[in-house]
Amino acid sequence: MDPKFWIARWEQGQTGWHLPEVNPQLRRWWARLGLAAPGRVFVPLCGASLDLGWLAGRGHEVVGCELAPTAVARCFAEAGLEPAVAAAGALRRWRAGRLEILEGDFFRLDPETLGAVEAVYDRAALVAFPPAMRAHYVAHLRRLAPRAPQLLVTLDYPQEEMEGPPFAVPEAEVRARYAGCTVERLADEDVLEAQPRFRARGLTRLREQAFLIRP
Ligand SMILES: C[S@@+](CC[C@H](N)C(=O)[O-])C[C@H]1O[C@@H](n2cnc3c(N)ncnc32)[C@H](O)[C@@H]1O
Repeated sequence: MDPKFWIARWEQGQTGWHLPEVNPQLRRWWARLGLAAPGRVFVPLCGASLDLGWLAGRGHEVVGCELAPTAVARCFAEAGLEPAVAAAGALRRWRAGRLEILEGDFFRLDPETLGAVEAVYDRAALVAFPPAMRAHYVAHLRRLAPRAPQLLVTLDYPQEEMEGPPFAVPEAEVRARYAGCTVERLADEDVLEAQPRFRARGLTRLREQAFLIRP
């Protein structure tokens, strides 16, 4: 997707993916990664997710990457934090306490700027991209965090019933894109009833899945 698409969504407040609570799959499965605090967690395409604060609250150092400055600013404001902002390679680093967000394009983030990370949490990042870009996304993520276990939360539905984003990412695709890793499906839930905005867009089936991926 064109970066302008996402910036406009944030500026116009069209952020239907943003949850008013911590993601239940994160709460439920995080312990399965077995990562002790302050193990550093990377959250690609983090938006203004409350999940960042939840991870930081568990003692982790958290580093997100997000294109939209509106989202980054909102994240710190909602956490009651006043970040220091500095250039970081092709991006800008906002930091306060245990929370850091690299503002800019994920594809321009390099491993040196990101630094070492011990786990990855992807909710609504892989599914934000159309198929061709998903290949680049996973390849780049695997370069940035080659040894980090990952909690991945995806959506699957009949792609012909709705245009993304979010895009449908079937389990077989997750397994193919993370070939060479151990992929364990943790959850596979029917969420159509709980998502009237997607029913209204014509979906007849919608499943949320969670995976634990170990390189
Ligand atoms: C569907 S939202 C998910 C946000 C968050 N993970 C959540 O669960 O609320 C996708 C986010 O990725 C951001 N984004 C899209 N393309 C990006 C890119 N190339 N680099 C960094 N962020 C990007 C968008 O601005 C948006 O906030």
